[in-house]
Amino acid sequence: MKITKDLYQGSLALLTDFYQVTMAYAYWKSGKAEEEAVFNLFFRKHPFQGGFTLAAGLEYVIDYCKNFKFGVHDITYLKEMKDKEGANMFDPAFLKYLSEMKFSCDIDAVEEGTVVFPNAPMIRVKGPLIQCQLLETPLLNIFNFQTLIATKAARINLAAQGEPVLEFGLRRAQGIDGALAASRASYIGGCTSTSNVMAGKLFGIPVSGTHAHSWIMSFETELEAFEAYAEAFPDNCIFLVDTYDTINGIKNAIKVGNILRSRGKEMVGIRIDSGDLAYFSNVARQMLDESGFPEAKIVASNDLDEHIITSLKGQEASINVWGVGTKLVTAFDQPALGAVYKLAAIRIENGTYAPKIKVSQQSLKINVPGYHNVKRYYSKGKAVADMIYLEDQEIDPKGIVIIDPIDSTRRKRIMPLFYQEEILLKPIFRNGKLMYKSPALEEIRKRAFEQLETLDKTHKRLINPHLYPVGLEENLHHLRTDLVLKAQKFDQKDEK
Ligand SMILES: Nc1ncnc2c1ncn2[C@@H]1O[C@H](COP(=O)(O)OP(=O)(O)OP(=O)(O)O)[C@@H](O)[C@H]1O
Ligand SMILES: O=P(O)(O)OC[C@H]1O[C@H](OP(=O)(O)OP(=O)(O)O)[C@H](O)[C@@H]1O
Ligand SMILES: O=C(O)c1cccnc1
Ligand SMILES: [Mg+2]
Repeated sequence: MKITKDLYQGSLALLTDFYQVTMAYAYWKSGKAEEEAVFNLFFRKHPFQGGFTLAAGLEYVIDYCKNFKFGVHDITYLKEMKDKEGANMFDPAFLKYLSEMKFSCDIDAVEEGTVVFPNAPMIRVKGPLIQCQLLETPLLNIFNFQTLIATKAARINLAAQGEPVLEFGLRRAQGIDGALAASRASYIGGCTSTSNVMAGKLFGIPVSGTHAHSWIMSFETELEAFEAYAEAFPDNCIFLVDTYDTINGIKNAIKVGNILRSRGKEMVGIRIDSGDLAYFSNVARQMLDESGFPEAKIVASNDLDEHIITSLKGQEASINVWGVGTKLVTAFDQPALGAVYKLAAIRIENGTYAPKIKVSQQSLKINVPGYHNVKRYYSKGKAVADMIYLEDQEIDPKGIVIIDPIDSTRRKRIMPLFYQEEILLKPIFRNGKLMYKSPALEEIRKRAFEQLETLDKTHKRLINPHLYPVGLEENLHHLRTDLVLKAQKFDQKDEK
């Protein structure tokens, strides 16, 4: 996969916040650049007030890291940067160091299409401090958006209860790249197709569509427009019936459906894009059935989202296919996921990792320190809990306690012996070398579907979902608590 080569002059190394570059320079200057660090990427709260999040974006991350190199144009740009006094911002020796820098990190990550929960890392980056730091912004940019949209798509598809959801978002998406990434993430989240032809070409997503009101309006009558469309696409006719009068539109669709049938063809269905979608879909269903078109599909569109779809289902609307654009690809009710990327450990002389903590007044914002991983326990195919644990920690198969990272009184006892387990962070890069073969998009979509199946329906409720247990393994909990207390004592001494 290539991300637009021409616009970015073959390099995305500067797709980062300026402070990452200034920190990189300062790390280099203070001799810390090559110290080994561990960073984790995670989020603190599910989007859309939901009970699950669906990870997406790893393939972009892999592409970004594989091509991570400061190109000639990048170095020239940095070389010309001046400080307030007009002096060069960066030492030429640093720029030479940057131009020779090769991506050499270890990356472990959850696979795309994995259901994920707050506070557990989705990506772990271990490597030279300077590289880990430079990766913060692009990794967040990629993962935050694609994970957000995959999650929104999953919610919309859950609401559609297995009926096809066509993604129609391109015209309202956040720019060109946003649109492409959104189409990909929507497909992972369960959408059946995209209207974005370029996403079809680049990612192999099925493309599909109907026609617009302009097609109808370009003819003298709606009937002529339907007839002409049927001439052009006798096997793929979905007639948009609401340009002038929806009931009359349905009658015209039936007329052309009969013409098609006399030629041995079948109309696929109709689309309704305005008005009361429950009422008109039910009227349309009855008219189509009574006219001998019980198989004709009814597509609905118009500012749909998971809540309107749920409401329409509750009203027993006769809708078979859902066209969803704006509210899906813009993640309308929550435009950002808010995942963060935090330093968790620094390797020290004896080869072990010194855990790092960021203390905060809000316990929600205190990170999980150390070099850790995540294990998911399954019972009879259902996910029961996620445990965050230190990599070198032995786990007693007979019984462990996991402790909620925000509220330590919330605990869960687990007997690993009785469960199947999956380590969620999979090796992606080792010393900069790619170890992982990205699955085909189709496989990722399948994984997303299967992962959602492992989740109890109470966690998938659109509002007020039941909380899925994610906890720290006991020793990690104690390590974290000790670090927080130590850091606070240190603060108190300072104040005196
Ligand atoms: N039966 C229904 N129950 C709940 N929501 C509905 C129902 N029918 C339509 N909606 C939703 O209500 C909103 C109606 O949008 P709007 O007020 O723009 O009306 P409209 O019929 O689309 O008007 P226009 O003719 O300008 O397109 C849309 O989000 C649509 O999905
Ligand atoms: O509503 P969305 O979920 O974004 O789905 C895509 C919308 O785009 C098209 O019309 P457009 O919105 O361009 O014009 P219209 O609202 O006048 O139909 C289509 O008819 C849908 O209504
Ligand atoms: O194919 C369609 O019906 C379509 C495509 C994009 C936006 N709205 C509708
Ligand atoms: Mg619209």
